[in-house]
Amino acid sequence: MLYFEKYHGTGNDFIIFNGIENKYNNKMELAQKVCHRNFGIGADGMMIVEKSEVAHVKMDFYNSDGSLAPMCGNGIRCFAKYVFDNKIVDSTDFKVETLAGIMKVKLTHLENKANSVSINMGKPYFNLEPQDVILDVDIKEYINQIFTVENQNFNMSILTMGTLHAVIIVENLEQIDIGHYGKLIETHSMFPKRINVNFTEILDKENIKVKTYERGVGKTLSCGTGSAAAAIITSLLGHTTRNVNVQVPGGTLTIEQKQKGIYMTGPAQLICRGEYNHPHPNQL
Ligand SMILES: N[C@@H](CCC[C@H](N)C(=O)O)C(=O)O
Repeated sequence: MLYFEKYHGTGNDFIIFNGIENKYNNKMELAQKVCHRNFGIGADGMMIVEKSEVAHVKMDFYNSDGSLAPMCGNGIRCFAKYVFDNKIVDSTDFKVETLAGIMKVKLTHLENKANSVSINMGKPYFNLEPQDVILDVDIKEYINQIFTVENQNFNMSILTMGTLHAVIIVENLEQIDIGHYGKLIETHSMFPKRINVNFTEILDKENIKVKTYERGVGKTLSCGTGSAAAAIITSLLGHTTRNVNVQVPGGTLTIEQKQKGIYMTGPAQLICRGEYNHPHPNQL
């Protein structure tokens, strides 16, 4: 039996294990199993709290298909809440080591149960890396370019905001088949390691709407790093101000672009605690 807690942040849901107290082997397979919506607990991702030499704790993050991801915006808020609630750290302000670097988290509104968490997610990175993006033209950045798939033209920008994102600005999100085009773009040969795809509609200068097709998961109710990526691109292109509210299917996130980095604020809620009865414990 494996003790777990399940959290969500604007509908992006995660299973969290304490790797400081217990040892987990075959984590990719464990993620696939526990995240399965029918045969497992069901979640978009799995996180394991590990000891860190450089921060208060380390976040190990896996998508539901078992792939390792460098960073998860909604995940790290849930992770921070778990770490605080389980008294792994005794401060509301602490540092988390991730594969994308050290993130500073701050828990607020604990008294009125809004459970809001803010994170400084660092700076976006626009340079195209050959291992991430294969192009037949020699350009350093890919901002607001026409990307064509199945005769459909999209205005696409690519950036790393903790993890790799495509931001596609559309007139009307309701007219886009997110599942169909999301999958085609996620797995397109231009992206050897696949990509997260964020379809973005501009509502006004301070508000955007985003629907994400996540790498290693599929359509989700929210993507934190994707919301930040969308906010950065819409402001870079002059459509929005530096601080925006991002409406996602599972709620609203606030993104602020400050001197010290990109700040994301949003909820982190405990759903349940329990024991996962792994059918083949020896295979873990
Ligand atoms: N849900 C996340 C992003 C999780 C990782 C992503 N699917 C990837 O593979 O890069 C978020 O809230 O940022």
